[in-house]
Amino acid sequence: MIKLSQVNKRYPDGHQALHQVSLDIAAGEMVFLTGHSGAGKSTLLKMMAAIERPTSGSVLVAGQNMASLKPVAIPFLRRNLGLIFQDHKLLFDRSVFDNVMLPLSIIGYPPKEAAKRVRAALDKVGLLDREKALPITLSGGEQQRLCIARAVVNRPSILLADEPTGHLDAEYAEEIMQLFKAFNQVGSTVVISTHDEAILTRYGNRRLHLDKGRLVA
Ligand SMILES: Nc1ncnc2c1ncn2[C@@H]1O[C@H](COP(=O)(O)OP(=O)(O)OP(=O)(O)O)[C@@H](O)[C@H]1O
Repeated sequence: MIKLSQVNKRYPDGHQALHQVSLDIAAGEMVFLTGHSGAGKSTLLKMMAAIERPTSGSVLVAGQNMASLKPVAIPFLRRNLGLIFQDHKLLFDRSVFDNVMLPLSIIGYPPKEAAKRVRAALDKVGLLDREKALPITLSGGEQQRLCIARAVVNRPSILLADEPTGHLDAEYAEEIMQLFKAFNQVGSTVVISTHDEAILTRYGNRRLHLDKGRLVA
């Protein structure tokens, strides 16, 4: 489902964030991405989401090569991707409900059914009672949960999450992990970067470990 071959990423300032990374993630797999701060975890996830392009090498996601994907094709690709990144990119002038509705509105989902799905997603992340709130009035952890609801609402086949439990207390972190696991159990491919040893120990999934931009396990 996700296959990287000899991927190098050098940022415009000359910093080489990834060195010759090759990996294969099967459809329906759930894997963890680990490594020290600055190891290249976010960069790797951004390659998979076509947010950043590799300097060389190929990044195949659901059969499409991210390295040569035309900009016009990106919105279509993203329909199959649930993205949970640190810069939430929430719409701060829209309600919690509207933020989660957006991915469904874009694909023209019937409004009544969409509203049901939005509320189910908000319920799963514990934000149902905040549906009318503006994101600015939410705490950091609540904004993170909102971002997760928005990412899962259209049931994407691939979920990419960068430190999704970073700002959450243990109880919510566990609930979010259960949500990802449930997603994975119905067939989604899930890639999660994390530093959280408790989660890594509890969930025995395969780990991809980066060290200074190189994949070492
Ligand atoms: N846009 C950019 N321009 C230049 N260098 C960058 C850019 N983004 C990231 N880097 C650098 O690339 C390296 C890898 O960064 P990245 O954010 O991928 O690491 P990370 O493993 O996700 O770290 P953390 O756990 O702290 O989030 C770091 O040295 C970082 O400073």
